Amino acid sequence: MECRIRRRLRHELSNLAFFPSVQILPRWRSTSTRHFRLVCNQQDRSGSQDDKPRSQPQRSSPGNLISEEDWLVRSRIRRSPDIAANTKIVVCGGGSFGTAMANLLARNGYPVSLLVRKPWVRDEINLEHRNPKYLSEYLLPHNLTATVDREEAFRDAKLCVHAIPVQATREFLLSIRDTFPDRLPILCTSKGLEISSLSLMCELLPRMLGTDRKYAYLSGPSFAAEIIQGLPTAVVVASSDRIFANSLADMFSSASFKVFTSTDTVGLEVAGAIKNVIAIAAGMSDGLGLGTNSMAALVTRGCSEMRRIAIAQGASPVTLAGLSGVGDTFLTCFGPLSRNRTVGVRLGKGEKLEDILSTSRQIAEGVATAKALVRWLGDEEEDSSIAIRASLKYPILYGVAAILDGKMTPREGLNMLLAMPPRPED
Ligand SMILES: NC(=O)C1=CN([C@@H]2O[C@H](COP(=O)(O)OP(=O)(O)OC[C@H]3O[C@@H](n4cnc5c(N)ncnc54)[C@H](O)[C@@H]3O)[C@@H](O)[C@H]2O)C=CC1
Ligand SMILES: O=C(CO)COP(=O)(O)O
Repeated sequence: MECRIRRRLRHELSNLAFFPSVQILPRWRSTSTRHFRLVCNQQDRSGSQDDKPRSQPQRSSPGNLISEEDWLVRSRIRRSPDIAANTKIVVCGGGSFGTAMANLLARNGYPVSLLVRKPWVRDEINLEHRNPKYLSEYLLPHNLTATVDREEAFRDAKLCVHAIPVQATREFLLSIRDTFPDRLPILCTSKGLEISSLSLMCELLPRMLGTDRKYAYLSGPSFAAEIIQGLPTAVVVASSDRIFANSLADMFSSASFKVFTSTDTVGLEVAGAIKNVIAIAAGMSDGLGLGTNSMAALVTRGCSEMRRIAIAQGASPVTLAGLSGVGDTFLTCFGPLSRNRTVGVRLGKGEKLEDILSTSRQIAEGVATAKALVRWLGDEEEDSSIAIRASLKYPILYGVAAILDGKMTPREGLNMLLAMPPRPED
């Protein structure tokens, strides 16, 4: 046995010449001959020290647990470097998530055009290879370029990644509708309900851009700031077209980014919208200093409200129990990087919503989605009896909306939950 391990170690050491900063760590227990795992820094993949954050203290980045080469052999991803290099992708939205997705795809070998609004942002990305407004401490690869010119962005593109906040999507699509190429497939990463039409993105996009193209939706626990560091992340891509979802999984997958597929677009989208509202509630609980019992109860009951709404819309329970359901809810409720959770914490500490929003540079989709959700489920102005029944069925979601509307304080919202009569757990 020991001989086999030594032989294996010698073999792995001989590989080191090809992977300059690869270390070999003993593996805890494993099957067959895999007694060691390769630990490869993010820098190894691009072969450059340039990826290190320049302007800030370097963040710790464990990088990939498996080398790109080893991963490609094991993962059965078929991605030809030549084909990738000729497959242009346009990413709409140069915020945190658009930047993280553009970086991921460019590192996977695809030429990426990032469509941004400000010429100075474009120039900084093209000259300095960093986005000055979002995730600015990370250098971006050279095959990622930015443009403000829509025609240039879409020219020869084979896929459009949509990373514009939900409430800005309609305005954006109206402005580009004439230049948007026929049949260009779209992968949407935005999560929420549009207030004006009470639509999910899987309803809004086909309505605005037509049904004669492929659509897919990406969701799951995935903070942009962790993706760009190469920290292991798993998401779901849902599309009614399985082959499209599979090809997107091949395109986006990397040694640190794992993509599962699904056909349940509604489940993925409803959960992605509602988890942001639950995260605001979870943040409020922390802001009020209510402790972990309260937090666990709130998140669990929030998931129950999410499950009941999603299943009524035709979602699969598998989706709700998966990465884009409870997975993303846990991340957003417990993860300190969440913008929605942060809004909740600040509300719980007594700040006013207007002050919170005016001092945040990034979008917290749950704020608008909470308002849209109560109108979607039953609006008091339209039918008060439906609204009362819905608010009893979904007290957390209605409570968050009422707090955001200034109709009650976080403390009063908590008292309202505690005063609800006993009922069977559902
Ligand atoms: N940041 C994250 O970790 C994640 C974000 N998402 C989702 O991705 C979507 C985008 O979020 P972020 O990139 O984080 O937001 P962000 O606040 O970081 O950036 C928003 C971007 O959208 C652009 N934008 C806003 N209005 C626009 C308009 N009318 N036309 C063109 N561009 C416009 C802004 O210039 C900015 O570049 C959201 O729906 C969010 O829920 C999903 C997963 C993770
Ligand atoms: O959706 C997200 C991660 O999956 C990001 O959540 P926040 O918008 O709350 O930061």
